[in-house]
Amino acid sequence: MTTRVAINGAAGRMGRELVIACQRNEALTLAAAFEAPESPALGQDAGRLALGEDLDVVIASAAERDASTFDVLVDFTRPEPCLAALADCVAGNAAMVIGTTGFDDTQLDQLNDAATKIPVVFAPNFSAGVNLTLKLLETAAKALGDDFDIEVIEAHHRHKVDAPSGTALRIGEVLADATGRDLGECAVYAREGHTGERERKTIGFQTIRGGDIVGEHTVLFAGEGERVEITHKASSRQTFAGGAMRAAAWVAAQTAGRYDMNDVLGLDHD
Ligand SMILES: NC(=O)C1=CN([C@@H]2O[C@H](COP(=O)(O)OP(=O)(O)OC[C@H]3O[C@@H](n4cnc5c(N)ncnc54)[C@H](OP(=O)(O)O)[C@@H]3O)[C@@H](O)[C@H]2O)C=CC1
Ligand SMILES: O=C(O)C1=N[C@H](C(=O)O)C[C@H](O)C1
Repeated sequence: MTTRVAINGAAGRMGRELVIACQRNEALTLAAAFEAPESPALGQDAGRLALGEDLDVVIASAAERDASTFDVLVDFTRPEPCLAALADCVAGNAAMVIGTTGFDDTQLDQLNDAATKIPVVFAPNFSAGVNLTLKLLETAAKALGDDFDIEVIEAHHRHKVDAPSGTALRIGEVLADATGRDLGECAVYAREGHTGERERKTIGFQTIRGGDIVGEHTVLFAGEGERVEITHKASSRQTFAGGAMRAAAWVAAQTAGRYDMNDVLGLDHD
């Protein structure tokens, strides 16, 4: 039996890629697709929009969602509609895969609370490459230590609404943990004017927005006389969508809890 998947935000940039990735995954069946109550995509076939062929799944309003019609809801939208979907999933006992970024602390508390009731995979980046890169960064940060200044540089398309990216923030957390720092205290998100010399042990973030850049992250470890750069570049949103569908197939068999891509990929958490 296949896992019944619903996609929230099915007409969005990621939503359409998720429809394609769901079709490609033999363990999954697309059971439902949702969009904002005012979306012009309501009533359209999700397959026609994403693939140019009907899948007999009509995009419905998120306000009319019935969580008994699916096993897992995949959400790449915005924090507010994602939390509304989470409440529906808790009420209907469905699992969730969340790729949405840009949550504030209060919203993250709500997400964590819901994850005590249903299984939730929450990751700012579903590509296998980024999750491997996080491991490489941890090793590099531990090996290079405090003699190297750390800067995180991320670049995304002109439509992205949150900054720094969720991935850059996760990278920052990994680097801070690896070097025994608190990201809340050592992060520097902007520099302008007479900034003074760079404070040691800070982690800087630089954001680039432009054109159709899918998603690029570089960590620069700058020392005296040498520097190390570790970069991941996504060139297709299918890399995120395929990973999210792998997570959907995995999470359907889990008990309540908050999981990430390390759990899905079977990578260690240390
Ligand atoms: N974790 C990962 O691997 C990745 C995460 N992301 C994240 O995914 C999110 C979406 O990105 P992207 O696809 O580029 O953004 P888009 O704006 O293209 O897509 C978001 C979709 O959600 C829809 N939406 C808005 N409100 C609701 C609602 N109430 N119910 C259902 N759907 C709604 C939007 O509709 P409308 O346009 O009509 O408002 C839109 O179609 C972002 O947070 C981004 O950072 C992106 C790529 C990879
Ligand atoms: O908005 C995007 O496009 C992306 N968002 C994610 C993030 O904020 O990290 C992941 C990916 O880089 C694309």
